[in-house]
This record gives sequence, structure tokens and C-alpha cells, in this order.
Amino acid sequence: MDTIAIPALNRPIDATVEIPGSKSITNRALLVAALAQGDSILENALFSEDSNYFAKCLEQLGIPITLNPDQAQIQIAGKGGEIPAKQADLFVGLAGTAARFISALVALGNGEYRLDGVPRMRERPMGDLLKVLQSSGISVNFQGNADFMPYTIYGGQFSGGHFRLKANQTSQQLSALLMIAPYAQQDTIIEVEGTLVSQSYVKMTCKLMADFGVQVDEISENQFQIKAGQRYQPRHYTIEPDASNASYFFAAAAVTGGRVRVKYLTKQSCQGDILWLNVLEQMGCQVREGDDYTEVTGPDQLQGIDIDMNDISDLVQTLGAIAPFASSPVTIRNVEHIRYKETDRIHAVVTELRRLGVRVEEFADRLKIEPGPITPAAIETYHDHRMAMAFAVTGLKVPGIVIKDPGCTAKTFPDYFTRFFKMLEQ
Ligand SMILES: O=C(O)C1=C[C@@H](OP(=O)(O)O)[C@@H](O)[C@H](O)C1
Ligand SMILES: C=C(OP(=O)(O)O)C(=O)O
Repeated sequence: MDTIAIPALNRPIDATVEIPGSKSITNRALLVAALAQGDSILENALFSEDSNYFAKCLEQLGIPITLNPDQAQIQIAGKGGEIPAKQADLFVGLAGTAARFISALVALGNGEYRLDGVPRMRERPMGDLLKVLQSSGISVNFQGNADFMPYTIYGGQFSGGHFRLKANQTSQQLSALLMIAPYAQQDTIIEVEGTLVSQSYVKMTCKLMADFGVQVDEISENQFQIKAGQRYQPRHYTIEPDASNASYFFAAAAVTGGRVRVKYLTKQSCQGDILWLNVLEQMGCQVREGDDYTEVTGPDQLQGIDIDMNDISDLVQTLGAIAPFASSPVTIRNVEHIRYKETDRIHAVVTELRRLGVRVEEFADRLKIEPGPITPAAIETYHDHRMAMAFAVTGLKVPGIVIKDPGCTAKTFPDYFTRFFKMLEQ
């Protein structure tokens, strides 16, 4: 297996970096542009496994797409809600967004569509979304375990109406339904039953829908109404840099007591993970914002924090990886849902911190990390891009840390390590 050794930096970092486009915005924009009637252009689009699988699925569904990776640009000729292909065998890799959004999209198509992913994708929750589709007249045939991939969706009659949806394991199934709802036969109301995790991503969904001309009304808390007959308009749309992926670079400033500026990302971002800046402020960093950049300066000594990360859970690994350097414990709460992601992330962070000699307590929905010295080790990444990206930051402070299977960053950030090492050279 490939590995990358991280060189410890015995000086404060001082760098300016650029981060590729947001995965979450790219895949939402691809979906709504595919449903719009006419040509959209996406600028600063992400090119990575998650977005490539998404684009490939759309292409197989008969939506013409032109990819220009050199210009970070994608052109899509939307079909106004029609799915031209009557049959397709679709593969989503490990992309949760592609799995959920494409499953909902094909419900609008008059044909049969098989979906599958990598082995871990076959374990990730799909059932709540599929139940809603089934209750609206769509049939689903499971080839493996009921409610999991692989399955075939027989699309064509998404009726709309009033649905109840569980969203305690993932918000992506709600986002998926919201985005297809304007194309249902009647108005749709989606009522979230119980807890809604990762709420900030639902806000992002509503913002993207609004940017492409469709309105969602939150008629009461966690109850969403989408009027039928609304139509997405094609757009020339610029995607923000990925705030979750910017977190590693800001964290590098935080742990080295240095300064990192991320260009074209500001607190006005529609990504919930921009709140990483607040987390770092609470830990003692300074944050400075310009018109088109944000800059973090790390303190001499980071402070611990006790924080609910339900809404910003892609940052759990970033915080976990820098937590041992704080002066007091770090407690990360209310994140049971990260056990259903690329890997069981609570367990993966706890295991790798323990491998580094850190004292950590694991609970069903939280973890507590004690400050203390680190003994270097080779970090397992479990096919999870965020394990690799986060623990590379730990390596800046401790000589001898090695990241196993660094290629796993291709999921959302194929040239992460190139940019990371460039940052160190500045
Ligand atoms: O909607 C989205 O774009 C995402 C929602 C979140 O997932 P969950 O809703 O499964 O927590 C997040 O972790 C994921 O990286 C992207
Ligand atoms: C959870 C993530 O991805 P997915 O979209 O596959 O859920 C992630 O990128 O951290």
C-alpha cells in the first residue's frame, strides 16, 4: 500500500492557498442544472471521484455534459425534467450525494435504473428515501439486502403529496427529495420525523434551488413545502471553494502558530462548514476576513473546546487530529451519524488517536480527547479521504507520522497532498 510521510515543520507556517470547488455545491448544481431546460455552465466546479461519478451518471441518463477539467468548468444541457435514457446501470462509488441524489432523480425517469456502489456504499443508509419513493408509486427491486444498494428503481410516476421522512442518519435523503419535488405531479410536503442531522446541508440545498429559480417553503419547523410546476432555470454559476476541505489548511495555521490565507472563501459562504472559523476562534486562533479571502493565525497554545458538531460533522476528523495539541480536553458531541459515512468515523478517529498514544474516550455519539504527547505512527485511513487529510495536519507537529493510502483523498480532493506540500514550501 502507498504511504506518504509528513515532514514536521519546526516553524510557523505562512502561506496562501486555493482550494477546489465544493463537492456539495457541485453535485447539487449538477442535479438542478440537469433538470433545468437549457444550457448551464458551472465554474470552479470540483473534479474528483464524487463529482465524476455524478457527472457520469447524468451522462448515462442522457443528459449531455462537457467536462473541462483544465478550466474547472462543466457545461450541462438540461432536459427540463426529462430523463432521456430508459435504462441505465449506474455506479456511484462511495459518493453519498450521488447515491441519494441520483436515486431520487431516476424516480422522474420513465425506465429502469440500476444503482450500485463500492462495498461500503452498500452499507450506507438509503432506505428512508426509497420508502418515500415507493409510497409515491415507484417500485424498487433489491438485489442484495432490502433497503441497501444494489437495487433497480422503476421510475416514472413520482406523485408528490405529503410524506414523512426520517433524517436521523443522514440529511442527504431529504436534500434529494427536495430537489426533485418541483417535478412531481402535485405539491409536495416533506415532514421530517424526529431529528434532522446535518441541517446546514438542507439550508444549502434550499439556497441552490433558489439560485436556480425554485422556492422551498419551510411551513413549520422541519416541514418543507415545494409547489409543483416550478422549474429550474439554466444558469452560469460559480461554485465556492470547498469549506470542509479548507479546514485542513486553516488547521495547519492553528497547530503551527502560523498564518494561512484561503483565497475566494469568506464567512458569507453557504457551506455550514465555514463555521470551522468560529471553532478555531474559540480555540484561540485569530480570523481575519478580506473581500475575497479568509486568513487564520494560530496562537502559541490552542485551547480545548466542548462542542456539538452535529451540523458540521465533516470537521470532526480535523478537530480530532489537532485536539491533542490543546491545553485542555476536546469533547465532540452529537455526532452518532458519522458512524454511517465513508467509515465509522468516531471509531476510526479514536483508533488512530490511540495508535498515536493519545488518551481518548469513545461513546455512542461523542468522543473526548485528552491533551498529551504523541508517539509517531502510520495512520490507517479506511478509504476515508478525511482521515488522510486531517492526520496529515497532525504530522506537521510530530516528526515521523505517515499516512497510509493517501490516494483516498481522490474522493473530494485528488491533488490534496500536492497543495499541502506546496503550502509547506511557501
Ligand atoms: O448534502 C451534502 O452535500 C452532505 C451532507 C452531509 O452528510 P449527511 O447528511 O449524511 O450527514 C455531509 O457529511 C456530506 O459530506 C455532504
Ligand atoms: C461524508 C462525506 O461524503 P458523502 O457525500 O459520501 O456522504 C464527506 O465528504 O465527508
